[in-house]
Amino acid sequence: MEAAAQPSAAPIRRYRRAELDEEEENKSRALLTESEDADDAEYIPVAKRRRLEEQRLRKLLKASAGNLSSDDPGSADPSHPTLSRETSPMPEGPATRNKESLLLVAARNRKEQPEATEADKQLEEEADIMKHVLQKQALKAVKELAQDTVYTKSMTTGWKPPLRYRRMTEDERQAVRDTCRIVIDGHNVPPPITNFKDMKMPPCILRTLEAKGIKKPTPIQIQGLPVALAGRDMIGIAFTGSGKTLVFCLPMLLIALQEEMRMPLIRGEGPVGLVLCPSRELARQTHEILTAYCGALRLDGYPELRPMLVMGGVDPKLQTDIIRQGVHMAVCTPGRLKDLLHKKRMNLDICRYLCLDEADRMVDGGFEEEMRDVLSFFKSQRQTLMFSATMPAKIKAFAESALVDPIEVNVGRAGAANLDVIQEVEYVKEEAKLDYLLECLQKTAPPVLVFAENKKDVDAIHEFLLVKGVEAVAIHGDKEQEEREKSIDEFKDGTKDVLVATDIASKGLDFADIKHVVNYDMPDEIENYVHRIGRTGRCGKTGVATTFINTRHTNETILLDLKHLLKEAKQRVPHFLLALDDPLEAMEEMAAKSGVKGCTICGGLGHRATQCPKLQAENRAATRANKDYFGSGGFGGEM
Ligand SMILES: Nc1ncnc2c1ncn2[C@@H]1O[C@H](COP(=O)(O)OP(=O)(O)OP(=O)(O)O)[C@@H](O)[C@H]1O
Repeated sequence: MEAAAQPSAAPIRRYRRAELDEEEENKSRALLTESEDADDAEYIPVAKRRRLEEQRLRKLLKASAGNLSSDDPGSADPSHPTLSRETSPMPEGPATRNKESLLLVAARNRKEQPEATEADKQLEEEADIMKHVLQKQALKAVKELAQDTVYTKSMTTGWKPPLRYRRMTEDERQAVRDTCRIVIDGHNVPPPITNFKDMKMPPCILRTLEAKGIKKPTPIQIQGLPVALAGRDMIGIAFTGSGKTLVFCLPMLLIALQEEMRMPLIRGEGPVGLVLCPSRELARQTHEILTAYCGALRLDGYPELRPMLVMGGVDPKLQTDIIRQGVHMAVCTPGRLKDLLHKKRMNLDICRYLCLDEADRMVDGGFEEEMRDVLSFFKSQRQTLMFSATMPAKIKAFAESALVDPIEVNVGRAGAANLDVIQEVEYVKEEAKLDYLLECLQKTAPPVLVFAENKKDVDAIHEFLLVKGVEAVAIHGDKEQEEREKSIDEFKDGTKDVLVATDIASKGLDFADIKHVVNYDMPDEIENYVHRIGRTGRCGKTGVATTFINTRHTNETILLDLKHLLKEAKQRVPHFLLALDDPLEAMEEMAAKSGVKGCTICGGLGHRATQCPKLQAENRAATRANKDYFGSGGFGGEM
């Protein structure tokens, strides 16, 4: 090959050599003329020199524009030796390029680069937003931060899956996960276990589960329980009502039991396990569940385990009295816990298990600083679990900074609606809402939950229903704790048929067998809608959710989110949502380019992060409160 190429290459090289020699000669002649003329050169004034230079550049630019505008090199100004490839047999080399002005180079580069599309520009903007949102401090204890302690190994509990599960091949494990639609992310993930008995639960726990109608684990429990029992840090994401509470409560009970059997707690000691909740109602509910299982263990001859409820609205003295006896588990809202820790009425010296329930609400709701403060009281490594029905990127990044080699267990898209809920969306005029609500209450048997955005509306609806003879109660953040508890108890035990509430009741509260959720208005964020309707259709039962929409009063972005959520859940989409101007094509292009569908901040499917209503609301609140630009707005006193 090389031999054949040689003869043809030689003449070209010879030709170029001749060309170069001629050019060198010309150059040196020009140089000579310049130096010869230099002594008696005529003086040219600066202004004239500038004009001449300008003319020369113009000529150059014109020629290059002609050259650049055509792919055909012959179309360029043939009179210009450097720009016409036809007239110059010289290849384009450094010598030629040196003669080009920077302007020319820039113009050529611009031309060569593909034009950035609108989608590219928006993706760039999104990346910028995410960079700011994710610029959060790591969720670590102060001591860990101060000593730069980095835990790299997970905690060990001594729990092992039965041998036949350990012997399962990775393909067999994956087949179980695929059947249950479980998606995992992490190293050395324990095998999924499809019954409670094989999870080595004490018989009395199994009996209590059965008595509550809990016979087989749900998908999040099938994978989540082995992960938590093995001591691994975990991010649990599953739709509302899928049984997340047991995934963190049962392992905590077993850890507390193990600790008590090894060395009983003495006065003032504990807790061993801690659960943080974003609302008092949720904390109370989790505490009740723990109390029931502790009672079952005690009846079966196991040592007494003491769970404690730490939240605002409860006499702190009562709480300190319980702490004095020694506490095994504490279920807390962040504010009150922080208070007790600072007053040294409680400590986390032996705490080794931490669960952040409804973690998104906690970080979003403005409790990030409280959480960080609470973490500074941990004295040693802990097992950390985070649970949520929605998990936007911000929370995921936050979790990754706090967890050691975590395993993410995902059942369904984070932020997707529960498929057991029949979603009905109706256009209702503002003035017709109360009457229509009355009509809606006939749709199903009680109990019915009615949600409204603000406290004034909750009071008005409650009053209206009482006048109409409906057995209704109401809760919102301005009501006394005692009144809130009484209302929830009456609704739970069936004395009252309807509970009217702000979003306070939408997050994590488990009311048995709610038949119907009515959204008197559309919440400002799609995540809240998902949480609200998730109060029905729990654990395999079917429920109905009716949402009143008034397009004039609802932000279009949230309507688009709703439209896409309904489509995803294969629900009927009303014509007024179908008629919305939907930038679908641009969205699809961006989803294809970034690999992310919808908004990375709130999980809405109808918009991108650049139009996120949640982020916009947070930023407005932050501006008002003069807070960190990307901080959050707080719970508005709902705690
Ligand atoms: N394996 C199971 N089988 C049947 N029912 C179950 C099972 N696990 C939990 N439940 C019941 O399902 C209901 C919902 O469970 P839970 O409150 O834990 O859901 P969740 O996922 O935490 O929901 P949310 O996100 O709304 O807080 C509870 O009444 C619980 O007792």
